[in-house]
Amino acid sequence: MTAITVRAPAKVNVGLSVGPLRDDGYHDLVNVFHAVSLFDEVTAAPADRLQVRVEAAPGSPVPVADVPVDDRNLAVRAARLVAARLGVEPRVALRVRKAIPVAGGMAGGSADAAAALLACARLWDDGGRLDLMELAAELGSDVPFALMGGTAVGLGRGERLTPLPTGGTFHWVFAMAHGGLSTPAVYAECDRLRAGRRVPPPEASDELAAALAAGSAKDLAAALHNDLQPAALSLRPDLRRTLDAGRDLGALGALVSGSGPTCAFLAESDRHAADLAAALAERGVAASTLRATGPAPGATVL
Ligand SMILES: C[C@](O)(CO)[C@H](O)COP(=O)(O)OP(=O)(O)OC[C@H]1O[C@@H](n2ccc(N)nc2=O)[C@H](O)[C@@H]1O
Ligand SMILES: Nc1ncnc2c1ncn2[C@@H]1O[C@H](COP(=O)(O)OP(=O)(O)OP(=O)(O)O)[C@@H](O)[C@H]1O
Repeated sequence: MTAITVRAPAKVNVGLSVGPLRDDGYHDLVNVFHAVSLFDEVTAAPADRLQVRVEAAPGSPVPVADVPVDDRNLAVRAARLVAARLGVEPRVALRVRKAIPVAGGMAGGSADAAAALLACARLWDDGGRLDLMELAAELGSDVPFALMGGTAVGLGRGERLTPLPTGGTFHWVFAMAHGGLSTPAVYAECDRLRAGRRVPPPEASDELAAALAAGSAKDLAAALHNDLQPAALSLRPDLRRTLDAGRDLGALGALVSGSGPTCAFLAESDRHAADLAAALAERGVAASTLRATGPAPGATVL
């Protein structure tokens, strides 16, 4: 048995419609996920016992000191789940190399979970017995999409996925913030801001689907929507300055990525994205900037 390395992508939610709070503490969503070319890598190697090491990918500005290296780590939880389902001991050393911002709203932990699921299933030769999508949904609402990649709409908690056609490549700039935001805290703030109002069921956007299918960055920019953005801005008012700076500097569209605090900007071309990233860095409105294209593939064995 040799080591297996799997990479899995970050996501930006190009449309996130949040319905009322459910009895189980989750919200029904119409969640349009778009995978982008920022990848975490998980290597699984045979070992005496379960171990995990987390490091920044070479050259990546992502701080990793806050990532837990115990059973709270989503890659560890994924490895334990695969072992339990196969009835084997989780004798594996995991190395997680992060290029996706931590607690940034880009599903970095979910990417690691998806990568670890696939790596461990291969390492322990599950022979295709396991339904990795089902295991993914147990680990978190964003994990199935990290396995699938591309562009997809997620219903329910966001785990019931249908791929969406995209007609081209989109160019993105991401402004990383100092510190992170807790996803449950952002959903709770969303509920607080909407208290006393009737919250309609989450809605799909035909404009968004058409823009993606056409590969039109301009139309996609006009259709970008995130119901969690007011909550993220309420918890982190400084993000408004970041979004305004991006628009001011010529981004086609700007929004908070998922639960934030990373802000996402849509550019016209690779060149435009490079200029925008440099200009955002110069304005000092981001801890650092990252560039990526989408759609990107889901979890892949290297
Ligand atoms: C904000 C998004 O990243 C958008 O894709 C996701 O909805 C969050 O997905 P995730 O981080 O995988 O979230 P989970 O680990 O499943 O849930 C964490 C917490 O987020 C809240 N949560 C999550 C998903 C959902 N549809 N409704 C929720 O209210 C719940 O408080 C839940 O306890
Ligand atoms: N492998 C992991 N990488 C990063 N964080 C992890 C990991 N495992 C567990 N965590 C914990 O999960 C929290 C959220 O991390 P993550 O980077 O997935 O956030 P996120 O990108 O905002 O998530 P999402 O967009 O799915 O809501 C972190 O603060 C950390 O404590």
